[in-house]
Amino acid sequence: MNTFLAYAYPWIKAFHIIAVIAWMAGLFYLPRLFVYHAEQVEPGGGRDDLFQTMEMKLLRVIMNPAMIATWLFGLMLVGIPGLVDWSMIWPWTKAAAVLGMTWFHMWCAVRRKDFANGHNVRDGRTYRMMNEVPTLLLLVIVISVVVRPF
Ligand code: HEM
Repeated sequence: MNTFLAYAYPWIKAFHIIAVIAWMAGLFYLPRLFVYHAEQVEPGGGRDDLFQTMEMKLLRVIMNPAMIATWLFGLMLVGIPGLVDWSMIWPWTKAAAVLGMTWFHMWCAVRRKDFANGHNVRDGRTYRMMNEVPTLLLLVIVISVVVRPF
């Protein structure tokens, strides 16, 4: 099994990165939709329905499958012998930031449900600020895994 993973390494890494790009696109866009949904849309009207549909489709069709694929291909990479040196610090900073990214995904999923139930209580400013979270985590992850400064 491990030999197969090592042979398939470039393919697994390619699909890992493709899945990461799709996941990140959603993680950047969904909170932007929340900003405009919170600031520009009255609950119950036609625009509310439109935003709810866009948010639901983005989460279910793009973000959930992309997150699962990122985890699957990432864990396959972890299974390749000798690839990750756990005595270094970078795998741990990456792992912590990836857990943070997964938490942010779940936070967005719960906020989407708030909008769907007409119970959103957060304003546009909150969503604007939360929109910076994936950017900060992305910096930590990519520098950890590519530069490996520690
Ligand atoms: C979800 C859990 C994840 C796991 C278990 C995981 C694990 C890994 C592993 C083991 C590698 C291989 C490193 C190597 O080739 O030596 C890798 C590569 C990479 N990962 Fe992840 N990863 C995950 C999520 C992410 C996320 C969320 C991002 C970006 C936001 C990301 C970005 C990258 C990049 C850019 C590479 C290629 C680095 C390179 O070889 O130059 N990963 N990942």
